[in-house]
Amino acid sequence: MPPSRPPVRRRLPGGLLRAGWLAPLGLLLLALLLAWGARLLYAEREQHYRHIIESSLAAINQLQVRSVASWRQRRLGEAEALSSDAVLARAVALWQQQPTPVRQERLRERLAGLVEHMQYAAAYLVDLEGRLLLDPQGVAGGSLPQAERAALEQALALGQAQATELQQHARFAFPYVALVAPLYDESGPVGALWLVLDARVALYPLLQAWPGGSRTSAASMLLRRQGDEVLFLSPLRQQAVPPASLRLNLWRSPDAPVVRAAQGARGTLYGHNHQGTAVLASAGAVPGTSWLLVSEIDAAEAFAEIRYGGWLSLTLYVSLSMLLLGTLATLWQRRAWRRERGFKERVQEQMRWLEAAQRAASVGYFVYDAERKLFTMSDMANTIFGLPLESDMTLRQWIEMLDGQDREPMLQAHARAIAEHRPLRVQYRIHPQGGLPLRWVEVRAEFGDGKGSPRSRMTGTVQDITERRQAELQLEHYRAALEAQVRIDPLTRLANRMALDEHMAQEWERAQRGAAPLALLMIDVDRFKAYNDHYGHVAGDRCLQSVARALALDSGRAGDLVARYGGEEFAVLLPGADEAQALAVAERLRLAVRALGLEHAAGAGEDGIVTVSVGVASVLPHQLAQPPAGAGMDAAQVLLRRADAALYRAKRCGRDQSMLYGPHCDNELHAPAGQVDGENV
Ligand SMILES: Nc1nc2c(ncn2[C@@H]2O[C@H](COP(=O)(O)OP(=O)(O)OP(=O)(O)O)[C@@H](O)[C@H]2O)c(=O)[nH]1
Repeated sequence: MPPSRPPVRRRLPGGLLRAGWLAPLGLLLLALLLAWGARLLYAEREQHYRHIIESSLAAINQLQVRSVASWRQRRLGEAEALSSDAVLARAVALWQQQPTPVRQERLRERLAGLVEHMQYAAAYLVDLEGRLLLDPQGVAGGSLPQAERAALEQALALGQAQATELQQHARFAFPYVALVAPLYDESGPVGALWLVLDARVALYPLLQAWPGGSRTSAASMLLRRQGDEVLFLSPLRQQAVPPASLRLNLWRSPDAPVVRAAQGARGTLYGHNHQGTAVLASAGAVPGTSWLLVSEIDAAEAFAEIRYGGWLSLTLYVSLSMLLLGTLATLWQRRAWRRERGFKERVQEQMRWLEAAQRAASVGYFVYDAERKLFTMSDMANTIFGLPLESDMTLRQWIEMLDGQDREPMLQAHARAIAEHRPLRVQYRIHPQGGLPLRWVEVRAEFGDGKGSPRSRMTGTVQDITERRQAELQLEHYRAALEAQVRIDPLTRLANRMALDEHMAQEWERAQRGAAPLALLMIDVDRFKAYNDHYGHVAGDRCLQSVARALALDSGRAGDLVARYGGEEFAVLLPGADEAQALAVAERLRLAVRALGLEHAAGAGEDGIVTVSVGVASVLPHQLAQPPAGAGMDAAQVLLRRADAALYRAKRCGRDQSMLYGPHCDNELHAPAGQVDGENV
C-alpha cells in the first residue's frame, strides 16, 4: 500500500485559470440576458392577451346588444302584424256588436294560439279604455296596468304597436315586457291586444350567451338610468332578486362600470363593481330603447389565464434557458472532468511506473510517525518486510524483525536520528515475517517531507540489498583468496618473498613494541646447480618441494613463517627467538633436510645426499638505531643482511651447517656490510 499517495497538484496553464472565472461570468451574463428576454416576452404576451380579452368582451357585448335589439324589434314586428290583421279586428268588432258564444270562442282560440305558438306568457283582448275582455281561458276581468294603459294611449295615438319597459306587476310572478297592439276595422279602432313576454325565458337567455361556458364570473346586465340611479333590468349573476328592486346610486359607486355606462361611457371599462371586485367590462346601448347592456368579467379571472399562459410560456422559456445553461455547465463540467481524469490517469500511470521501478530496484518507501510509532508502508516496503500489502507496520513489529546482532545498534541509530532530527543511513539484517530467509536492507530516511509536514515524521526508502551483500561477501572471499595466492610460491606452496617482506615488517613492528627479539634463518640448498645439472630441472623442482615440506613441517611454533626466498634459497622468520633459540631451530631444520636422504650424487659431501646451509641472525629491534640515510636499506633489512652474511659464512666454512651471525660474517659479503650503530649482538 502506498502510504499516502502524494497529492497531485493540478497545475493549470494560465489560459485554463483565466477560463476558470471567465466561464461563470459568461454564464451569469447569459442568464441575465435570458432573464431580460423573458421579461420582454412576458410583457409583450401580456399586452397581446389583454387586447384579445378586451376585444372578445367587446364582441360579446355587441353580439348581445344586437340580439336584444333584434329580439325586441322582432317582437314589435309581430305585434305590428297582429295590429294590421283586418280579419282579427273584424272578428273583435263583430263580437263586441253581438257577443255570440261562437264568436267569443273563436277569439279565445286565437288568443290561446298566440300564447301557444308565439310564446307569449299571456295574451289579452282589451277595449279602448284598457279593460280586459278576453284571455285564452275565456272572459277576463280587470284592466291594464298603468304602463300598458299609457302604451295603449300612445299606440292608439300613433296607430302602431308599442312596447313597455321591462317591469313587474302583481298580476305576474315574473318580470316581463308588454306589447300593446291596437286593432282597427273600417270604422276605426275596435280594441287592442295586450301581449305579455316573460323576460326570464324570452330575454334573459340572450344575456347568457357567453362563449366558453366555463367562465364563472362573466355576466351581462341590462340596465337603464333612472334619475340618479342605475336600475338593473336583469338579475345579477349571484343574485336572484327581481331586477326592479336593485338600484345603484350613481354617486356611491362612481368607479363601477355600470355607473359609468349609465353616465354615457361606452366600450371597454375597468373598475370595481358594486361589491368592490375588480372587473373588466364592455358597455353598449340597445338601439331603440333606454336600455344599456354591460358585459362584465372578473378581472382576476380574466387575467388569470393571461398570467397562466404568461407563466406557462415564461416557464417554458425559463426551462429552455435553464436547459441551455445546464447544457453549457455540463459541457464545461465534462471538460473539467475529462481534464481531471487525464490528470488522474497520468498520476496512476506514474504510480504504476513508480511501483514497477520499486519492484525492479527492490526499493520501497515508508513514512514513520514517531508519535504513533507506526510505519505507513508502500507495497514494495511491505513485500521486503514480508507483511501483507496495504498494511502498516508497528514499531514493535519492526524491532522483532531486526537481527539479534543488529538490533541494539539500529535502535540506537534510530533513536539518535529521531532525537537529533538527523538523516538516517543504515544497513541491517532483518528476519522478515512469514518465515522468509534473512535479508539485508538499506534504509535512507529524512525528517519531514520538505513540504512542511510535521517534524515527527520520517520519510524514507528501504531497499533489499541482500543480493548485493552476498555478492560483496563473495567478492571479499575471492579477493582474500587472490591475495593469498599472490603471496604463495606456486612450486613449493610456501609463502613467497612478498609475503615474507610483509610479515617481517609486521613482526619487526611488534618486536619493537614488545622489546622482543626477532630471528631470521636463511637456508640455501648446497650445490644445487650441480644437482640440476646432474638430475635435470624437473628433478631439481621435486627436490626443492621436498626440502620445502621438510622445512614447513619442522619449523616449530605458530607465528613462525617459512618462505621461499628465491631459487633454492629459503627463509624462516622466528618472532621472539633469540640467537640460541634461532640456532637450535636452524640445526633442527638442517637435520630435517638431511633426514630426507635425497640423493645428490653430484654433491661434494661424503654422504652423497642433499644438505642445506643455514645463516642465523637474531636482533632486538627496539635496540637497533635507524640505518643512516642513503645506506639503501631500512631497519628490517639489517636482519636479512645479517642472516645472509651468516649463510655465506656457512657456505665458506664447508656447507651443511648452521652459522650464527657475528661481525666476522660481514667480511663474507661481497656487498659492503651495513653500518649498524650501537649493535650489541
Ligand atoms: N630446478 C630448479 N633449479 C633452480 C631453481 N631456482 C634456482 N635453481 C638453480 O639453483 C642453482 C643455484 O646455484 P648456485 O647459486 O650457483 O649455487 P650452488 O650450486 O647451490 O652452490 P652453493 O650454493 O655454493 O652450494 C642454479 O643452477 C639455479 O638454476 C628452481 O626453481 N628449480
